[in-house]
Amino acid sequence: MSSKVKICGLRRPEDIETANLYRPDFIGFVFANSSRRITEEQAECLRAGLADGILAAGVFVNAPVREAARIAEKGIIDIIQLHGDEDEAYIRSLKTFTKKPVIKAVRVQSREQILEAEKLPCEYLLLDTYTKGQYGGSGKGFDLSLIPRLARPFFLAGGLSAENVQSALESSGAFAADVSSAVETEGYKDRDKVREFIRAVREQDSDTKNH
Ligand SMILES: O=C(O)c1ccccc1NCC(=O)[C@H](O)[C@H](O)COP(=O)(O)O
Repeated sequence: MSSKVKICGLRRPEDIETANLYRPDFIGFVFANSSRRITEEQAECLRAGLADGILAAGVFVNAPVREAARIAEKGIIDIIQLHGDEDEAYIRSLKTFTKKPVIKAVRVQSREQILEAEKLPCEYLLLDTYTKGQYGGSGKGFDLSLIPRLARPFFLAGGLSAENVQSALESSGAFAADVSSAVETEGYKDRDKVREFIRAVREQDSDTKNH
C-alpha cells in the first residue's frame, strides 16, 4: 500500500492553495496552544477552500471532549487528532458524541508505552517525539528502533524532512508520514518544502514498487 502524507499546522489561505496543488492525503489544523494555533472561525474558512479528497485533522491537546466533538460534527474537520494526555475514558466519551475517526498521538518514551497505546479505542496511532514542555511540532526526531510491530496503522511524526522521510517510512512501517517544522520557513509553511516532502514520500512508493 502506498504511504500517505499529512502536512500539519496549516493556517493561511496560501497554505491551503499549496495543499490543493500538491495534494497531501491529510492536513492538520492546530487548535491547541501553539504558534500554529488557529481559531475555529479561521479553520472553517480554510476548510471551505480545501480541495475534495484531502482530509482535515483537528489537533487538540486536553480539550474538553464536547468542544472537540462539536468542531468535528460541524464538518470543519474529518478526523480528531488527540495530541495531549487523553486516556481511554476520554476517547470512549468522545466517541459517544461523534463517529469521526480518532488519531491518538503517543509522545514516545518507550516500546511498552506504544504497546499499551495500541489497546486504545482509536482508529490510528501517531508516534511523535517526546519533548519536555512541548506537546508537538518540535521538529525533533526519536529513536525509531523503539517502534514495535503494530497491528494498527500509524502516522509517524517528529523531525521528518524530505531528506529522512523515505528511510523513516521504510524502517518503521508507518502508514503515513506527518510533518510540520521541516516544511516551514520562518514559522510559515513553505510551498517548495511542502512539494519536496510530498515528492519524497511518493518517490519512496515508486522505489518500493520497482524492487
Ligand atoms: O504543531 C504544533 O504546533 C503542535 C502543537 C501542539 C500539539 C501538536 C502539534 N502538532 C502536531 C503534529 O501533528 C505535528 O505535525 C507533529 O508533532 C510533527 O511535528 P514536527 O516534528 O515539527 O514535524
